[in-house]
Amino acid sequence: MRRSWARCLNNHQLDPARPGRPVVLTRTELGGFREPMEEFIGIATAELRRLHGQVAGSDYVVMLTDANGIAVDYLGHASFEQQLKQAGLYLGSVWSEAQEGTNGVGTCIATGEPMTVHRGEHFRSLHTGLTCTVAPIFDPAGQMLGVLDVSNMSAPADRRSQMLALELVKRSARLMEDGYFLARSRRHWVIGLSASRELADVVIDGLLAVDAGGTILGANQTALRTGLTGDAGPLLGRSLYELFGLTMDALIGRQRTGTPQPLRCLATGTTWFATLRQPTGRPLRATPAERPRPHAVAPSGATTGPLGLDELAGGDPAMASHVQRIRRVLDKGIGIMILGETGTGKEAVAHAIHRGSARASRPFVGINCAAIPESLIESELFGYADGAFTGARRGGVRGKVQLADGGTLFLDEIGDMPLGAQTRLLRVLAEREILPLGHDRPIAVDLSVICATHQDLERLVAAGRFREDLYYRLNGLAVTLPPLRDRSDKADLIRTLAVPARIDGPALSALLACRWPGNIRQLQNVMRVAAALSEGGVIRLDDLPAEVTRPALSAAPPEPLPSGEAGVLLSVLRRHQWCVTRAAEELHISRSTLHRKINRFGLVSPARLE
Ligand SMILES: Nc1ncnc2c1ncn2[C@@H]1O[C@H](COP(=O)(O)OP(=O)(O)OP(=O)(O)O)[C@@H](O)[C@H]1O
Repeated sequence: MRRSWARCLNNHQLDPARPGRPVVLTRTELGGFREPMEEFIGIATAELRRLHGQVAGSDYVVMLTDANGIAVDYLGHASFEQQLKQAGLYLGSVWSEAQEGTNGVGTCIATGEPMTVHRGEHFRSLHTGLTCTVAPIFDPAGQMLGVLDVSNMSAPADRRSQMLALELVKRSARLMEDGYFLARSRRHWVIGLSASRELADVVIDGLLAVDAGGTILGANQTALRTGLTGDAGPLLGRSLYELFGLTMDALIGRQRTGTPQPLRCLATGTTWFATLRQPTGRPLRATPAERPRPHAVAPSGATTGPLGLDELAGGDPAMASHVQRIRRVLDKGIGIMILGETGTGKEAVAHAIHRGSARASRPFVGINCAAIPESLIESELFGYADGAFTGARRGGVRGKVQLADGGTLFLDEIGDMPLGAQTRLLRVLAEREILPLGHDRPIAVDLSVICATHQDLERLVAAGRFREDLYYRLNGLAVTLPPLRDRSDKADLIRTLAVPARIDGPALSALLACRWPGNIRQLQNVMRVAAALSEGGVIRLDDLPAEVTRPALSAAPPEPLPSGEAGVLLSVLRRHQWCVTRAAEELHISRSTLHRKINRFGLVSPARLE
């Protein structure tokens, strides 16, 4: 606590007696912070309710914040909502240490430790009535996701009253963390490690996410703390073999016996008992054919974790070369500009760059310049001080630039940034400091900036709508993401986005022939619906929407084609100049089946018409 107070005085230059309530973000502002947390919030909600049920009788509120200290979920008493709001115990309140001084959430973010901050231990005199008990929550890569907090405005004076609350919060935080770990690791093997053979199926101490080759891709906090590597460096990226002298195939083979397998940790000599869950969530894979392909692009959507740079590159050489160049400039203070059509994965790449950088544990703050009214962009970006203008919110607002301090600022649709904001942004980038409206002293910021646009920025520069000097500052390395139709790994992407369903030959051909104006986003939506409609886990032509099966959007044949399966067959036959062998290969059906279908649909080759 003493260190936190020193940080507040020396680093954040806060005044303990400063009046003014904690900042509470507007619903729109909060939306921007909740969005990247949606999947986690969905998983954590049930536990949040349970925890609230356990402590509600004692007038506690329960808050879940993101790693910036912003309350993204909250359960309190409707009866004294106004009081709670005033105390800052509310959805959208900002509890970072830099903003509110020593407090449960902010200090937990700064230290990474569970704790209770009791009454007078708070830095600001305003908060000395509060008692906050908190525990951090980490993602599978070990980065802080957020903080779970239970707070009380009238806890007993004795600090020991919080001991039980601390245990409850730690336990709930761990359950949320593990739930999220399992959801995020659906496409990997998950090894559960238990210290007890008898309890291995019910009491899991550590979780490891592992790929088919046995590389450790994720670990929960318990696994990280068990010191599986001795003290020989980080766990992630090691192989199972290095840790336990056992390959993944050997572990899978042994696990077939159905009993937890003893694994002896080579570094520590400790024995763990392992249970195994196969990708897609089933306990153990049935056949070798179901093994995940090593370089498959992960299915996106709610059931999977964020994709890394390599996963986004998939098997496409253009993407692979972009990723290689991005890695070379990473952490060198070079601005990265991501170009490409809508839905090609610009934002996904920006997230992956941040996660792959040295700033990964710091905030990633995105702003979509096209989605915010021009008049609001400057305050969104740069913030303002208390009373900076009529209608300004009490306590002022910290802009996104300041919120991204230490981390990455992602400026999406940068081409839509108004000229005034461009000038101020240029100053931030050049001087590394920001002067929010109404402030008299600049505030130092340290940011990495990634921007993206689907527009031709050079044309905007030529037309005087984009500042040339800003363009050059942002454009250290430019990468143009290929549209889906040009990606050479399209079939892989389609198959992976269909998981857990599979795709039959004609459906795959139709999907390959589509021009995909909405790129990966459109494909993702189509596959989600198709997988839901499919019967027996196989996507067929009937499960695809007309825009895919209707050949008008397919690889543009000159004359209209019939709809449905006949149209797809015809377009494939045309593509192969009516070579039945090659067309049958592409459709993954036998030549005789294709001949039968040609007859059934009455398809006639142009050669026969002549
Ligand atoms: N290689 C990939 N594999 C699987 N899913 C991907 C891949 N690249 C992007 N996606 C997914 O496709 C969707 C669209 O990606 P994203 O939002 O990053 O595109 P964008 O180029 O930023 O789009 P816009 O220009 O419309 O903002 C997201 O759900 C993203 O997770």
